[in-house]
Amino acid sequence: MNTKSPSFTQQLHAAWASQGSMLCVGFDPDPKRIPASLAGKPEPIFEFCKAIADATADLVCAFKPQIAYFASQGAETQLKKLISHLKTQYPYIPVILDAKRGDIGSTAEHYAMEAFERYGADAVTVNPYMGFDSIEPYLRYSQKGVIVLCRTSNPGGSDLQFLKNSSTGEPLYLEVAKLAASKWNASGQLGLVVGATFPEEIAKVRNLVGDMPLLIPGIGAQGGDIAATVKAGSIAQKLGTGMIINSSRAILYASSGEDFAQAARKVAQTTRDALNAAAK
Ligand SMILES: O=C(O)c1cc(=O)[nH]c(=O)n1[C@@H]1O[C@H](COP(=O)(O)O)[C@@H](O)[C@H]1O
Repeated sequence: MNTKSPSFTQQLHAAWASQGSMLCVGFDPDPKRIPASLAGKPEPIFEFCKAIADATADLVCAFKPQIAYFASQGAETQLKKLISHLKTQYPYIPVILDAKRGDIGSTAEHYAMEAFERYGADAVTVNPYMGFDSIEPYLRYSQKGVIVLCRTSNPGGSDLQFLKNSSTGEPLYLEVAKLAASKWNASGQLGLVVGATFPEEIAKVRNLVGDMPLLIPGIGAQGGDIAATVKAGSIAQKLGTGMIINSSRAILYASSGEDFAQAARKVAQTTRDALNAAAK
């Protein structure tokens, strides 16, 4: 645990300011969609993600590799190499490992070790379903960020997240937001995931959590409305901060040709500009 490095929250604030962007590029490298021009390379997943990272690094406030896309291919070494490349070349851009883990404390210790020590991520996504003792092991890494699922972007998220607490009448996702903003966040390391597909709920979460960082996936391939998302998640007096707005597939697969990285850059730039325009 390195206590001298800036915390995830400090890194994020610096990146929002210096990069002038709330865009996060997500790495979900589907082997079926990796451009043919990379076939035959010894590490095609790494090469694909690296090319897109290098083409978009000046446009983002964060990068978010999704661990399943690497693990399903036995490509953990390529994930490690990618994160190491990102941290070496772009140390000012925080890397969020999207793992959505959740387990009892003794196991969570190992998931935390995996995210922060094996891969060197700056933050990790976690599932809060098993409660605080499943999150606490991550918080022992005092400089790292822990981003808790709250109101996810998928339609099935409503199955459980909309269940009402019988004593408060509040839906579960708002109970998660309240816990995350109060009891669980003594160390200031937490953020929340809220989907761009549900701007009304983003606004409710923002009202409860003050200026806590929100990771917002769901623009791009999932069709979330950029203007509505930015309006709902903005912090009064601090426009252009507070949100890490992720797009993965719309950027990664902008072209399947040899120009894939330039095409990804174009979409990332348009998306960054649309986010900034909506924040004015
Ligand atoms: O935690 C996430 O990043 C996440 C939460 C959520 O509610 N919805 C969601 O789509 N994601 C992730 O965001 C990425 C999908 O981004 P798109 O390809 O832009 O739709 C995938 O890595 C998902 O796992």
